[in-house]
Amino acid sequence: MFTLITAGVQIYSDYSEDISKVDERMSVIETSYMSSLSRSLWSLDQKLLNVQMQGILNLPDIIQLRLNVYPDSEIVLGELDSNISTVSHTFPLIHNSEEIYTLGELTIVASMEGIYENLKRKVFVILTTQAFKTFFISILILWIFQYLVTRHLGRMAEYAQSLNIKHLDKPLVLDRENTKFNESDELSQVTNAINSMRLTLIDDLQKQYESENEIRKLSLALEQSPSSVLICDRSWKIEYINTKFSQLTGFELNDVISQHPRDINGDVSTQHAQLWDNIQLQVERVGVWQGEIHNTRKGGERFWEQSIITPIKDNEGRPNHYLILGEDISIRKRYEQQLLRQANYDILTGLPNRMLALDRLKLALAQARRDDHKVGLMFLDLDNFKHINDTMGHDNGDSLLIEASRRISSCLRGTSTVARLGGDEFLVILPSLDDDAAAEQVAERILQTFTPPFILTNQEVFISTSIGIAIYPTDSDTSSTLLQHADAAMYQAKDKGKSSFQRFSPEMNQDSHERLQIETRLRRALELEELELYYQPIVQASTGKIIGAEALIRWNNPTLGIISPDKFIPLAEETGLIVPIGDWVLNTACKDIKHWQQTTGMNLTIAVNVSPRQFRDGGFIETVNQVLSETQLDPQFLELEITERLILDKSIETSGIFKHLDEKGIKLSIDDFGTGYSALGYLKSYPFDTLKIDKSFVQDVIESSEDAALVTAIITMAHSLGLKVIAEGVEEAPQLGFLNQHNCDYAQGYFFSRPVPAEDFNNWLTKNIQDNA
Ligand SMILES: Nc1nc2c(ncn2[C@@H]2O[C@@H]3COP(=O)(O)O[C@H]4[C@@H](O)[C@H](n5cnc6c(=O)[nH]c(N)nc65)O[C@@H]4COP(=O)(O)O[C@H]3[C@H]2O)c(=O)[nH]1
Repeated sequence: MFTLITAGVQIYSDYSEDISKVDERMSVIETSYMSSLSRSLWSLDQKLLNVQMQGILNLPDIIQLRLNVYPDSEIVLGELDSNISTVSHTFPLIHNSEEIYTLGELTIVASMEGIYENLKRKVFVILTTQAFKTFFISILILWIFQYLVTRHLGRMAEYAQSLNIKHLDKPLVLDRENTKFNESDELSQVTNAINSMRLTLIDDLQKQYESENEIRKLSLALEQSPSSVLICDRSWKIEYINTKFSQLTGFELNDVISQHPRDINGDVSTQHAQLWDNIQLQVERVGVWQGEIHNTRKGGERFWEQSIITPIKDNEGRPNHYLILGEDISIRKRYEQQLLRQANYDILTGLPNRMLALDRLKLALAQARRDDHKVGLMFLDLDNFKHINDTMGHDNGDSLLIEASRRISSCLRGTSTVARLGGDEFLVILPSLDDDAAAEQVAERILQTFTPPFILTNQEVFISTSIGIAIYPTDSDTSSTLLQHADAAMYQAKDKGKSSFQRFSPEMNQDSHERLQIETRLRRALELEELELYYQPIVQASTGKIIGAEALIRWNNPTLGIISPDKFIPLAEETGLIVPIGDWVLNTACKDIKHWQQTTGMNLTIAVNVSPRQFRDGGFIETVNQVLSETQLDPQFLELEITERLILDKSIETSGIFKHLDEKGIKLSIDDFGTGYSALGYLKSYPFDTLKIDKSFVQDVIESSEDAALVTAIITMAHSLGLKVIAEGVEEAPQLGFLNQHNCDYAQGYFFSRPVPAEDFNNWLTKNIQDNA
């Protein structure tokens, strides 16, 4: 367009120039020819006029001359074609002498055809050249544009089209050199913009990927959470439940969607509604609620759930959802209840245990204080229970305890409590007592219920109980002191011959205090070297000649004085202290007898008492072997005295131990024979060497024909089984005479010597040897 305008302007300018040339020519004619023509006309020189006019007509573009001579002649030269465009100029012909005469006028007609032809030609040339020029320039421009811009734009378009999230790794690179100029041009700017858009996209995608991953992870965590998850909207309508919730409750999302969590278990009680009101209130005010909810599964089964309920807040901190996490704690709850039961009840008898008993006692005391009543407290201990337990086994012991607790309970009113404190100890609480006598009546009833025998493995066993009674507020107003007092009274009842009850009296405190003191001090007796062995000689009944000695322990406590084994051995057995004490006894006795063997040259035997508890201790055989090897005592001179209790105790694997001891050559004697069940069968089954008749029989052997018959029978039976017999507790000559008469092998008792310290025994030994020399 620009080219056409410039070409038009150019053509117009040329055209104007051609027109002005015609005008110029007319002017030239006017100036050059008009005066000569006027003269020729004035002079009427036709010829010259013609020459002159012909001369004008020959001028370019002039095609006709019309000379109008005044007044009425006209000379016309040249043809005029009506089809062509012309331009004419008329000049007056004036003769200028003294006067001015207008002779005529000359009209010169010039053809415009030349101008137009020229114009056409120029237009054609200009347009053609301009067209070519424009075409080539356009081609050039196009090529340049294509090379510099379009192909890059194409590349950009292609890149943009192929740009998707899977192909973001390659940046857009244009196929051109990186010149300084290029770096800052628009293409570079667009390329950079696309590449930075690519990077932003990659970054955004990465972030999106990460946040998707995060969301996926969280959603999986929620879905697979071991806790049940429930999400409610802001009006507590359920929107989401996880798998665990379905597993736990049996409800699917469709069952509970849009429901309030309160309503899903179908509990319409006001208590349940109240609970949820409180939960909502607390969650909205405090931001969290946790606690236990007793829920119902779809099938109707109840279960305990530990729940945590919190709001899920939006960015402005407004709660727009609620999260309910739950965990089935039914097993824990059951376990807790079981533990609670175990913590409060005795498993064997189902009675309240010490803890619950003390609680109940405190409660009873508080009530009695309010109502100005009395409370009776009884401490019961079964007599000889330990013996039954050891001899008849723990199963029988357990049955006995169960039956005993049943019998005690049967003597009580509903408000009273009977509790098992442990072992064979029971506690009875009699709340709201009117007078002291009422407690004694109950004690009497209990004693009576123990009269019928207990049947243990088809065997009738008679067992009694000793009861100590303390009364609130007479004896004390605190639970702990009352207990101590009842305990002390119980010990008193036991001391007074068992199967009885005793009311507490202030003097008793002393006894129970003593027991505690003994226990504490016994624990340190070994290390303080307060224990000592006494020896009592065992002699040949017929000659009185010593054959050995029995080691009997004594405890010399600087504060308590000499304490007899009857007082502290049961305690040592209860506490397990008998094991280290027994080891010490065995070691000391073997060492001493070895010494006396060496000094006298006699084959003296040492008899050592062994408690069942020592047998139960896994290391007993090892201890015996070690002692023998350390003291170098020949095993045949060691005699272990065991009681019937041990043999009848099914909980100890005795036969293997006996076999080992027997194989080693160690002697075994059965102690206190006749006091237990005297099941003769075991005498045959075990490798006993000696039988010791209990002193209670020996002592009455002269006065009591029954005991005499019993002693005679025991000696005969023992001999028939190949056992030697030792009679214990021989105090008088007639007793020895009786024993000799019935061929008793050995004797032991005050008649010969009391148990004496090692040094005294040594003296006695020297004297005995001399006497029998
Ligand atoms: N009335 C009277 N008593 C006599 C006579 N001769 C001996 N005694 C006593 O009778 C008891 C005999 O011992 P045990 O039956 O084995 O009975 C022993 C024994 O079962 C146990 N014991 C003693 N020392 C030990 C020991 O080292 N270990 C174990 N486990 N128990 C021991 O303590 C019980 C009592 O021992 P001790 O008080 O020393 O009492 C001893 C002894 O002093 C007598 O003529 N008349």
